[in-house]
Amino acid sequence: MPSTATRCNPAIESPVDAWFEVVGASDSLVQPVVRGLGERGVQLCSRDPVADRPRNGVVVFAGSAAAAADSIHAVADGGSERILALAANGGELGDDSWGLLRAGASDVLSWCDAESSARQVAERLRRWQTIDELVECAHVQEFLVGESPAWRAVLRDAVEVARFTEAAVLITGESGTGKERVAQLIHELDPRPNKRRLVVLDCSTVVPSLSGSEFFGHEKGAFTGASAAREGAFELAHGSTLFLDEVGELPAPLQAELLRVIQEGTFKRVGSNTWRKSSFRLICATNRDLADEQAKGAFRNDFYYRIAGCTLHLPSLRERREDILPLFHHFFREAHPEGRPPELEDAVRELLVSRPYPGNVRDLRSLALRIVHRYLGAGVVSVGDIPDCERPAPAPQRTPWRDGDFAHSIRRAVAQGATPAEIAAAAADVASVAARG
Ligand SMILES: Nc1ncnc2c1ncn2[C@@H]1O[C@H](COP(=O)(O)OP(=O)(O)OP(=O)(O)O)[C@@H](O)[C@H]1O
Repeated sequence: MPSTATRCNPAIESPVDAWFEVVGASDSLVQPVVRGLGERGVQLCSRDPVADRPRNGVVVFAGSAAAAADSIHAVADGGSERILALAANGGELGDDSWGLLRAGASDVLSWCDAESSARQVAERLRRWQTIDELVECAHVQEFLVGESPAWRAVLRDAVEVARFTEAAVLITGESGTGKERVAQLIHELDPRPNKRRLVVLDCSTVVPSLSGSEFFGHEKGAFTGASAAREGAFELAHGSTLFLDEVGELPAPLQAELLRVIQEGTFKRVGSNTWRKSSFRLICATNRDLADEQAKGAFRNDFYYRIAGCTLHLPSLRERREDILPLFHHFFREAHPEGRPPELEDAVRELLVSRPYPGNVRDLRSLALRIVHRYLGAGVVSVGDIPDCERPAPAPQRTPWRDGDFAHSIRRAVAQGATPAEIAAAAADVASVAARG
């Protein structure tokens, strides 16, 4: 996979735009911070007019944090993506920080002095801007499609952890939600120089008797069949990223064997007494509920804390139905790169959006490809392009009404000794069936 460095490289010192609001703090206090931000390339505007404001902003407050929380709440409801709350001199943070976060602040900072407050705010805003630029860049948009707030939030977290940390990442989510794809993106955006390829190991396929060799490699002659020395996954991932897929399938004794290499980066090949060192970023993925597995004793706590430096939970497709049509168009384009994506008939759109997707994005992709195969390449995509097994079941057939049914029903009621009132009721029943056709 090509490196994103050439296609997705936000200008490091591009100006940062943010809106700015002051709640109860004096001008004389705030002005030096505003000047300090300007010197660091931060362009501030007031948060009006609402439609034009940048998506990131700062609320500086003194006095009550509750007043700041009200203001933050209003702005967050107006669609601002991230808001930094800065408690100026005289502002109370303490336990009120939780209130600010609950109101919609993404982060809270306490005032130090004008100089260091300006530096901290500028750094935070610059980081957010870099994350936004990466999330918006054409490569990321094309690689991980989705516009829903739930998806954008997880994508921003993935970009942040990739670009600004070396943390081990645990990605959870149902099957087919895009865990491996997110792992690839984290690897691509990792700024380490001269990275090698992402090394992928599917833990569900590791045979316990060969696990030592798979993870740590072996020396020639270490066991029957070891005709040559071989590098294991941790060694191959030196200077790069190791992706352990289906990590929830690793038996507890194997988890224990990996504790040292994950913590210290040191290991021995099978058949060798020499310690080797590997420097790698670890990304693990699972569709299991590891908290549940820990409670049952199937997953080791010490292993969990080593692999979960940062956790990303990918939402299922049913939690982000807004993404179904953009994903469908994306898969259609992948299959038909030369043509314009066609219009969808309303009934097709409704089917796509309302259908359950137990296999999540993988399921949607496979449906899109089956539709592409039926589509003749011109006009709208119609219900005729939907594969048979996806079409709604036909309604049960009604028995057609025949002349003579009415007389037959009345004769039968008379023969059974029905009263005149019962005969009238039977006649009314038969008439209503006939009217429905
Ligand atoms: N946001 C996305 N944009 C484009 N393609 C996606 C997206 N998410 C998933 N896909 C595609 O869906 C399929 C499944 O994705 P992936 O293998 O990453 O899922 P997974 O969560 O790792 O699945 P599993 O748990 O079964 O291993 C792949 O073909 C992938 O390319």
